[in-house]
Amino acid sequence: MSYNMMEDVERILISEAELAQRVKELGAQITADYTGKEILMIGILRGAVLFMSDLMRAISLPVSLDFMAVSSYGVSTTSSGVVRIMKDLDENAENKHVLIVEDIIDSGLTLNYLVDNLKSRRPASVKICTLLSKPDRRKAEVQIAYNGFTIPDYFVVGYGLDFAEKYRNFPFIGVLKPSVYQSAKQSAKI
Ligand SMILES: O=P(O)(O)OC[C@H]1O[C@H](OP(=O)(O)OP(=O)(O)O)[C@H](O)[C@@H]1O
Ligand SMILES: Nc1nc2[nH]cnc2c(=O)[nH]1
Ligand SMILES: [Mg+2]
Repeated sequence: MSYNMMEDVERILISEAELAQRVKELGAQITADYTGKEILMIGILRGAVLFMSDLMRAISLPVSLDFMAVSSYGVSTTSSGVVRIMKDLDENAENKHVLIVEDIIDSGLTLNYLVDNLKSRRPASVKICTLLSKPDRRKAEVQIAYNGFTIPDYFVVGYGLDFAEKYRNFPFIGVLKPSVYQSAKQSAKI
């Protein structure tokens, strides 16, 4: 069966080349800011995985990895506001320079909760690096140290971001066709 990646996508918002360029810039900035330090990158599953794997290769410092998973949107496209830890860190964050890596900050509810949670573990520092930020949607304040792209209030997919678990493997960030939403909404009612 052939797979046409563009079938469900209205348009490409950020191309593969633009993503690669911006990831390089972020990596260089992080390398400069953390010179002489080791970084504990904490990826928020699952959306951040693609961005994190590219970002770490753009950083020329010792980097270790850990992951957290929090309760998700499910098949809905809006946040419930309730954050639950589904998978906690495997390593101790105490005295570490923690860099939280996210694919997108939307309402800010996920990271607002996670930053407070991680700060309580006495790390040496905590900063956020997100690929995308949608400031128009913010409900909770989040301080972002590194932001790849500020985008308008579109529901985007690709490069880790899903809609009902699909489209994460697209190498670009795209805007979904409204018809895809509508048919998903209808089948959810049945
Ligand atoms: O700023 P917020 O409104 O809290 O939303 C952002 C969060 O929502 C998405 O994850 P999701 O819960 O959909 O899970 P996923 O990463 O597994 O796709 C995204 O990856 C962020 O983690
Ligand atoms: N895939 C996806 N997940 C999100 N979670 C919050 N905003 C978004 C978005 O625009 N796309
Ligand atoms: Mg996520």
